[in-house]
Amino acid sequence: MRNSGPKFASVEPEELPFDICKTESNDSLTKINREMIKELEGPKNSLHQNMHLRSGMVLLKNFLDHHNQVKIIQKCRDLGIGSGGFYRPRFRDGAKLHLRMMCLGMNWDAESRLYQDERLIDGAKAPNIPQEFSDLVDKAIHASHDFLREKYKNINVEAEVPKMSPEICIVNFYSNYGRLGLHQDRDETKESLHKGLPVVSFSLGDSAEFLYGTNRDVASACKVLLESGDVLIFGGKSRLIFHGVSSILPSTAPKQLIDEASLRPGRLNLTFRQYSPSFVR
Ligand SMILES: O=C(O)CCC(=O)C(=O)O
Ligand SMILES: [Fe+2]
Repeated sequence: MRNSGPKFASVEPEELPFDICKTESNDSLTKINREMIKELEGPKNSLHQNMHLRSGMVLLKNFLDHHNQVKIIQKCRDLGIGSGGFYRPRFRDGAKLHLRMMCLGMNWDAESRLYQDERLIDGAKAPNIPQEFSDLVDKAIHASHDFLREKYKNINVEAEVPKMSPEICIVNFYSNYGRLGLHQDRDETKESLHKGLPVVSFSLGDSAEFLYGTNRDVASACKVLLESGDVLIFGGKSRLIFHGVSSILPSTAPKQLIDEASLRPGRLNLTFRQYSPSFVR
């Protein structure tokens, strides 16, 4: 048996570390531009047209404010260039995913579809989920309950969207050409899936065309636009919904966000999940 090689599969060196932010420093012109953009954009549309897309699936429009979006990007940037940071995962057949990924809390491996403490490509441990991220997930679930209570008189909001304490966060960065095929998120424990503990998804940067449906058929899937600041929740009866990202819409990120957070062209997405129902934060 050959045993002299490295313990972990090799990683193409040019891919690590991957910085989701542009490295050029902001100059004073950027600050002037920021003021101009604020004037041109005018006050942000404060109408939150939240949507109940199907049972267990709620879209909270513009839930993450500008300040939170900047903080999330900066935090993901810092974690993403460190140990356990962004890399380009492969499927079992060797094909690479059209995105960069980093896991927080626990490592999810696209090849084995298992959660592990150390990731297979380099043995790195997953950085912890920042407390601020978990707090925002909590707020988003409460906001979905408020929205549903307002919309329907006698709804059992906890059955519709159960509460969840995130143990895992998969952070994806999509360039303009990024995409993700229709799939189910079903690698958490059976109990977690059975209870319908939701996946909570944050979108930042460029908008995405998001597909969802009851099977893997792209033609019959529903489409919804996910914009920067949107939070999508799918749990309860929609926990095992097929979903994916068919395209990224270039240059659609809020200018002020790009200016302040220096996010590269593309989209950052964070999906939070609870691995096991017995987990208590
Ligand atoms: O980018 C998205 O909106 C979805 C990401 C996703 O489905 C996943 O990471 O499992
Ligand atoms: Fe997913």
